[in-house]
Amino acid sequence: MIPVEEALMRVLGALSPVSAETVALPEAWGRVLARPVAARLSQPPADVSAMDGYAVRAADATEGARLALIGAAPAGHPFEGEVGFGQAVRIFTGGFVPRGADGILLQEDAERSGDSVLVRETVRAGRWIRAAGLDFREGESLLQPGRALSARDVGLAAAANHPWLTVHRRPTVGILATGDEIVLPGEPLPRGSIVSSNAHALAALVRAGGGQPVVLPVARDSAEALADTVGAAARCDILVTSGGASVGEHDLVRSALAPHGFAQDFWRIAMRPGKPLIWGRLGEVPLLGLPGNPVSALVCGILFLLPALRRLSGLERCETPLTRAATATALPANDGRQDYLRARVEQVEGELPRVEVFARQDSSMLQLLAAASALVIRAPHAEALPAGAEVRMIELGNLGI
Ligand SMILES: Nc1nc2c(c(=O)[nH]1)N[C@H]1C(S)=C(S)[C@@H](COP(=O)(O)OP(=O)(O)OC[C@H]3O[C@@H](n4cnc5c(N)ncnc54)[C@H](O)[C@@H]3O)O[C@H]1N2
Ligand code: MOO
Repeated sequence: MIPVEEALMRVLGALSPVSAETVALPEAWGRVLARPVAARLSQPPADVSAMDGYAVRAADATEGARLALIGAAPAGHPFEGEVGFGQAVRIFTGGFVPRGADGILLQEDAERSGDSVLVRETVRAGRWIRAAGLDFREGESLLQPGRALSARDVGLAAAANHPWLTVHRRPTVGILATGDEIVLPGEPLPRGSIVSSNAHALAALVRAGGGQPVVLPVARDSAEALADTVGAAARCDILVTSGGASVGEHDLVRSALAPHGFAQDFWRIAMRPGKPLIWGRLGEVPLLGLPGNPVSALVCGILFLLPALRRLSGLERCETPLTRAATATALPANDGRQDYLRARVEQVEGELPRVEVFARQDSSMLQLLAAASALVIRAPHAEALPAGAEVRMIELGNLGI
């Protein structure tokens, strides 16, 4: 059994980002940028007014002065003349500052009568003017590859005049549930069968991780059935199986796929739940074999499939963020497997969040997993902890799952 950290390194080390495609800006949110975005123009393109008022020469616009109004510069309609001595041009927020002007007299600080304006408050040079290129300059590098595009990034790319962006494809993830007892939700349920929750839960997890799930038909517990179904996965970026990972003679994934080009990298890791995890390659396709127990499948999905998706998507950072909390109950000493304990987090003002580990941790209990908001991590051979001690955890809400 290898440690979790080594297993994750081997998974990530075997993967590289999928190819790129070009998408229209409205489709770009959440996608991972594959090429840098540089400004195609300067923003603002010229000196503009930050306020509604009058563009003036600061030297003339002292309190009590009266200026002659010679025109207007609303946003989108620049005034093409020049502001001379004793003159002013009506201007609105976003309007280009006309030549000759070097300050803005606020509307609130001016009194207009006909074609003249009385200055009520002395104007400082440069006041209320946004200089050309204040936000960014043409050619300036704005966004680097490897980041998932936020709404703010999309706004920045739009302002920089990019109607299209080059992003990585969403990785395609084949999901294959195996087992004679497995039927899909809604199908007839012969005695001895159980409904496959894993395929759907994993498909949702793949979506949350930015991938495109392809749920394959359930493979029966026979070498032929498994090999047949798996052929359909040849064009996926990664194939994920659930079930058939353990030691029983019906646990077929490794043995049935070996004659079809499966090369195993590792099998079994020192964690709970999820010991019988499989990692390898089926021909060209990376294969992650998850254990059948529903909680084990999902916990391994969180620990290995989400980081794998991040790597395939081209994200720069692949690791799952850990946070700290204080355990609400005493925790026993651990054995040699790293534990991921289902738990509920409660925020406490001014202190570490409080986390309550559920008393029952059976790896078949989906209801408890759904009720959990964190997985508390217990390292191999960790010592017993009293209530109140600090622990590390994965907060499930942070992962969008
Ligand atoms: N003698 C041993 N037995 C087991 C060991 C072991 O080391 N020695 N490991 C146990 C552990 S830990 C786990 S986890 C399970 C994993 O076994 P498999 O990956 O081979 O899974 P199955 O045997 O196919 O199924 C286990 C369990 O999960 C249910 N299941 C399977 N697929 C689905 C699905 N798509 N949706 C919902 N539930 C599913 C299945 O009905 C079984 O109840 O092995 C232990 N045994
Ligand atoms: O991996 Mo098993 O997960 O301990 O039920």
